[in-house]
Amino acid sequence: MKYYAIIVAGGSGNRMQSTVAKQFLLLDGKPVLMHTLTAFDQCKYRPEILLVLNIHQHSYWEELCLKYNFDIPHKVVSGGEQRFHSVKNGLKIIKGNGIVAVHDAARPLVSAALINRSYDVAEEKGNCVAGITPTDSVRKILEEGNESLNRNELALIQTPQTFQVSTLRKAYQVPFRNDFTDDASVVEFAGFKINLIDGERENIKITYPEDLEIATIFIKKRELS
Ligand SMILES: Nc1ccn([C@@H]2O[C@H](COP(=O)(O)OP(=O)(O)OP(=O)(O)O)[C@@H](O)[C@H]2O)c(=O)n1
Ligand SMILES: C[C@](O)(CO)[C@H](O)COP(=O)(O)O
Repeated sequence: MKYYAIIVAGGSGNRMQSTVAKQFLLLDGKPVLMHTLTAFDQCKYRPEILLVLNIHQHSYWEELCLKYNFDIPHKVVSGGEQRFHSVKNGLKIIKGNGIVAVHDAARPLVSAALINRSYDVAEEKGNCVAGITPTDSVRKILEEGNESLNRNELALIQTPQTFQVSTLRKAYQVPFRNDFTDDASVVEFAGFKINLIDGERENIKITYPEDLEIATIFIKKRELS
């Protein structure tokens, strides 16, 4: 079986409000993106890594790789307008079949254990998506007012989201829709049932400036353990 990882790093990180895109910001002394690629390189499946980057950032990434002596093998692919298009561009590079994990570059704290589990379950069941139970109470906003939801019936979805290549390829043939917020929503729209696996509370998506501070605390904690 052949294993792939599409690492999507083609976003501009508007919510981070930083002049440098968040995937290049330093986390514990090296760019966020290098932590993410290292996690995939350290998993037992040693997937072929396809890194999706905005075309205007390819040469900057090359400079960073030289500066940080980063030598994990990977192919750089051009990003698209939305995350959907970036995943699609990564997928185009995969010619045969196999298992493909799609992962946000902005989730650098994913563990090798979670990555391994996602490949295991996707190989057995066709797909799987990492999720965690909300710890806050949740309310649905209605046209008039709002109402509480049972949080035990909800999951907060993370990446990796891992699929048979043929499934993901088929699903990504549809035109983009605004309600495609992740790969699971695209695959579900194509008629497939999605399998959930337990995600990790530390597998945060770096979105706002404080997330980088939280990620730094988690990394320091790992270094001490
Ligand atoms: N056109 C895009 C948009 C997003 N992404 C990637 O998808 C992941 C999740 O997206 P998000 O956290 O929303 O990143 P940004 O789009 O960069 O952030 P923002 O929405 O704040 O601008 C990130 O790793 C991001 O780089 C991508 O590859 N291509
Ligand atoms: C893919 C994702 O990380 C799953 O939680 C999420 O949907 C990305 O959303 P964003 O608005 O593009 O950050």
